[in-house]
Amino acid sequence: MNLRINSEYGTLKAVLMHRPGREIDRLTPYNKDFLLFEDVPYLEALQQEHDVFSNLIKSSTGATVYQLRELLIRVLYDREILLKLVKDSLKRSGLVHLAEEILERYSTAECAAILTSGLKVHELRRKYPNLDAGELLEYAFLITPCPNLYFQRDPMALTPSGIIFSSMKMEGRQREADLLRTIFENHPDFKELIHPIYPSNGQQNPPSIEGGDVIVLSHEAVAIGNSERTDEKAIYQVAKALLAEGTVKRVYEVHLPEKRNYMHLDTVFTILDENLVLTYPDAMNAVLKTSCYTLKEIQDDKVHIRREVLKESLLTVLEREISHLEVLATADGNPDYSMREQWFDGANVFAIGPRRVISYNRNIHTNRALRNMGVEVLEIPSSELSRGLGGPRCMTMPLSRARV
Ligand SMILES: NC(=O)NCCC[C@H](N)C(=O)O
Repeated sequence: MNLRINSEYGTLKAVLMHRPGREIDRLTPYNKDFLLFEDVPYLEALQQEHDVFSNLIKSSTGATVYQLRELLIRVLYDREILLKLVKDSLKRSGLVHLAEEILERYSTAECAAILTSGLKVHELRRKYPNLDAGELLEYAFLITPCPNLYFQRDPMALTPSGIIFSSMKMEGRQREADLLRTIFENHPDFKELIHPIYPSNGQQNPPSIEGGDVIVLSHEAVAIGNSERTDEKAIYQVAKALLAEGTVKRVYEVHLPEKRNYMHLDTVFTILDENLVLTYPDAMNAVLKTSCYTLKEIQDDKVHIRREVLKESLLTVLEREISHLEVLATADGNPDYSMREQWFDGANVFAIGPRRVISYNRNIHTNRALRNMGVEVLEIPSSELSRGLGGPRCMTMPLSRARV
């Protein structure tokens, strides 16, 4: 495994996922908007759906499925790492000084659970009766939960040249990227393999970018959504790093309308094979501005890149990069269902191999259209998983795929 990905559809060999846990039970009608959920899911059912998904990946591909929880616990045995993460997670409540108290009272596995599912004042008080939580009410969070952690696609991204550690835009998700970065920089299975390309060394508060906006179009081209979540400045820096490395020759910046259901580039299209793309047609037409970055020169170790603004639709860009492109629309473009199914991530299927995908069972018109195109569609239940507004691609972080 070299932690580089050169396609979206090479047969899957290893993937990182997160089985949702108690963090989901922290959602209420009052905090769900801050935590970016459409509704308040039923945890047990959501876990069952997620188990079907991860088991299907194993049985259909034989791929290794890494679970975030296990990787996290492994790195947290280093007390310094644990202390830093707990301190950082207390910054929002302004009670960083409680970090040592927490470490004294909870085991490493319990600390891992706190880091993912948060900690309330009254919970810590049970172990620490003299707790002074300042202004915070008993049911307030000292540490906010990470209910979006099952969307493993977003806290990082793998490219043909190396790894991007996300800098997440929304406050409700920012801690996720810290957890992932800590794991990959410290876990013995990964730390020697990573080649970070973003953020640059020591960069404080890097501009935001999220993994769902990064799509590998081919060995030579990467598309990055300029979206609600990913800033132009981050795309520029990533483009520079990718182009300097040499493998990638073109980086496209795709300007997405800032709409909830277009939140990341992978909510509007996914690649299923060397020439087959599944898209939400409305978004293809709504994207009329793309830019293409290429390498100008490297002089005295300084990388200079060129940006060409293309007045082209996303479709034209895809046609340019993918020869003999076939485009399939969600619900086959049926206006009665296309928008409905895209809302539940119809375009966000997970390719486990060329023309083999995992898709939500609720997107019946899209699944039928895929099968009519000769795509093997494996379905997973989706009543609860979809309440977080992310689909099968969003829930997976492929770490290794067969080269195509
Ligand atoms: N790549 C993706 O589109 N991920 C879905 C993320 C959903 C999550 N509730 C969010 O709003 O960030």
